[in-house]
Amino acid sequence: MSGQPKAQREPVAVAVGLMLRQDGAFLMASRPQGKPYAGYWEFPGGKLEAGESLQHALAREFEEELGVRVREAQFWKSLRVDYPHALVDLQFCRITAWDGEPLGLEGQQLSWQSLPVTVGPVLPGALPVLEWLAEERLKRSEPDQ
Ligand SMILES: Nc1nc2c([nH]c(=O)n2[C@@H]2O[C@H](COP(=O)(O)OP(=O)(O)OP(=O)(O)O)[C@@H](O)[C@H]2O)c(=O)[nH]1
Repeated sequence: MSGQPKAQREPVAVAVGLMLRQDGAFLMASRPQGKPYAGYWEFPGGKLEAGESLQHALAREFEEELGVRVREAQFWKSLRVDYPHALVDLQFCRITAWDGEPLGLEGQQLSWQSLPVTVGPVLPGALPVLEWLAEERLKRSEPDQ
């Protein structure tokens, strides 16, 4: 294993975006070759640079990876995941308005998905998002008290 010993690792903040279409579909991407977990499916995003805000990192990653300009994004939930290669603090945002059609500019595959997803394998740090989306869908379908 490379990198720092597990006990001494500082968490790395990661901005992750769920592009949500009006029909409920959300965008998933495959991790490009050469990265840990290459070929696994995740939500687009990447690490914050030193001193960078979450909103800025999200906008930068979406421009770089997808050629999309984020117009409206709201922080949703965070999740810490302890991988052998890194300790990450994932900051998930919901993206509800953007300019442009997403393109796989880093060689990644893209797919608009709905539940249950038909792509796989899904990255361990992206799986809880599918559960959160399923919980939300359940809440919406329950009648008001
Ligand atoms: N983008 C993204 N990363 C995730 C998700 N879930 C999850 O555990 N991660 C982890 O968060 C980290 C993101 O790093 P990355 O390698 O994609 O970021 P980056 O584009 O800045 O990479 P770079 O270091 O090659 O420039 C990885 O350790 C990845 O495994 C997810 O849903 N989306």
